[in-house]
Amino acid sequence: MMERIYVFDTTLRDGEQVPGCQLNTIEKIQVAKALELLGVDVIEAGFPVSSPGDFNSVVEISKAVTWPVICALTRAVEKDIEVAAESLKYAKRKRIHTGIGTSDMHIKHKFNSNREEIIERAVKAVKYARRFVDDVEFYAEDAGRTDNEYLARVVQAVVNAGATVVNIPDTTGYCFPNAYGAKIKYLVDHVDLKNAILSTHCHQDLGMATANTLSGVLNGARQVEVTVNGIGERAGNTSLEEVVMALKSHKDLGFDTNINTTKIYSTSRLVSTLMNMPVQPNKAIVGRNAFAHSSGIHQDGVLKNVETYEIIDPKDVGIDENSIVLTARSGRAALKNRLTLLGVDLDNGELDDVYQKFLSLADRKKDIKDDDILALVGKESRMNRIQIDYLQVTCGVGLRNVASIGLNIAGEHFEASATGNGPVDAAIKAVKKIISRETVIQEFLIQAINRGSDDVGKVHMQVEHNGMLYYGFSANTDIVSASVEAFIDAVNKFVE
Ligand SMILES: CC(=O)SCCNC(=O)CCNC(=O)[C@H](O)C(C)(C)COP(=O)(O)OP(=O)(O)OC[C@H]1O[C@@H](n2cnc3c(N)ncnc32)[C@H](O)[C@@H]1OP(=O)(O)O
Ligand SMILES: CC(C)C(=O)C(=O)O
Ligand SMILES: [Mg+2]
Repeated sequence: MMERIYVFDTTLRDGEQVPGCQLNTIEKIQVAKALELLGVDVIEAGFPVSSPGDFNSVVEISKAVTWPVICALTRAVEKDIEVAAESLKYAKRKRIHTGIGTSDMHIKHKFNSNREEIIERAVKAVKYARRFVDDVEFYAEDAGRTDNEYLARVVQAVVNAGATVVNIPDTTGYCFPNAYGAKIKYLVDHVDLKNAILSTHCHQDLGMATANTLSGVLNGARQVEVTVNGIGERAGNTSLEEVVMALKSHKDLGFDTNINTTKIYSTSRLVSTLMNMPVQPNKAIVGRNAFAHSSGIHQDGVLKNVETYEIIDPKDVGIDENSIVLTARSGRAALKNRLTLLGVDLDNGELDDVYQKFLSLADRKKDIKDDDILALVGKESRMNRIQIDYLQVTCGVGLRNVASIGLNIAGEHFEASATGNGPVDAAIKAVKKIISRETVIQEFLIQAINRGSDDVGKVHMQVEHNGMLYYGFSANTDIVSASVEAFIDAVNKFVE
């Protein structure tokens, strides 16, 4: 019998505290609906007293979402609690999350107070919140640095006052997994929790948020507070996808969540795009390289049996398939596999020959494309049918954005012009006029590599055509050109 772990998502509250990640109400509703489809149990929708915009978002999310509990954060302050209760008016299931700092550091320096007064304020806040809702979660901020004996007194007091969930945040990401687990165990052993459950809320300052969260679960916590892609204050929060997939991959531990894991990747993309926070390529579960194999020994193993180097089936998290990336570290097995996929069969002698040519190319060129491989075996490239002859854009303040483009498609020259709401929009519209295919750009990410104005812009794009997604990439000091090149790179993957 599996034991249920409740997933409390705070992407829209702790995640949204990150500079540059602020969302408007419509975008927050989009994320909340995606979280509902993902199957989270609780959505922390905001901190309503903080601004009219955040208040309004909690109201609208409460209306838009049906089954997850909607939670609003407050300080241990009556006004905050009243405003939170008002913002949750339309929620079908609602929770107020109130609390106060409990470490000596917070008690002394933030509140100029003492331990007994803090317990009184905590109890008062929980009782006040219970006047408005039946489900009240209490957070002991900086519990990670709070001494266990005092923390147990706080937890007992708030449970007696009516808290249904008690959150034990490692606010500063300070704890080691054994210490955090021991803290949870101490509370389980020394507090009469009645029907209340303990919750983890870990931060990533030392890179241990997921480990600490799992240690909390192993020691008795039954709710985990997480964010999509691990976004959050400073180095971030525990990432939802890591904890959920860790529990799923270790079924022997006997824990289950309600998460539909096949929605993980699409939710990650949505949050990354709306919040303008690129996911690092090597991010566990959702990073671009999470299921990419680039060295020969791994590629050979994966081609023989995928489980040699994969502990998760990419389909389980909503990614179609793994990828074998050809690099100067690849071996013959990977090259032969790619050639077979491209319709080229070679005997071992021929393969050896091509492999030597491949290595000398790969030592010079980092990004080996399929048409490079085809060129090595003397086959005419089916790829890159479309090439840019020229691109000219006019843009600026007070000017119309106009682009003219000349394309070479299989040797023939085509031209078109278009206007748009910016130079990229105008240029891509001009390309679309020529290729006349139904395409929708589903993902468009421009990344700077360093911070100078002379930087190279990397563009990653996913283009939908006939229900399939095609990936395009380019890098250029001119981001309009890079965008058009990435679009054409994707289109070249489906044009005949
Ligand atoms: C660990 C976390 O993630 S906690 C959540 C963090 N999120 C946010 O802070 C976002 C929302 N915050 C805000 O919009 C504002 O800070 C507000 C509306 C809450 C408060 O604004 P202001 O009244 O201008 O206060 P300000 O931000 O300057 O200082 C915070 C005050 O809250 C007090 N406070 C902090 N936490 C708590 C708490 N849990 N319970 C009671 N009081 C608290 C501080 O002691 C300070 O009080 P003081 O002014 O008497 O010293
Ligand atoms: C407000 C609390 C739950 C928090 O985010 C923290 O302590 O990190
Ligand atoms: Mg936090």
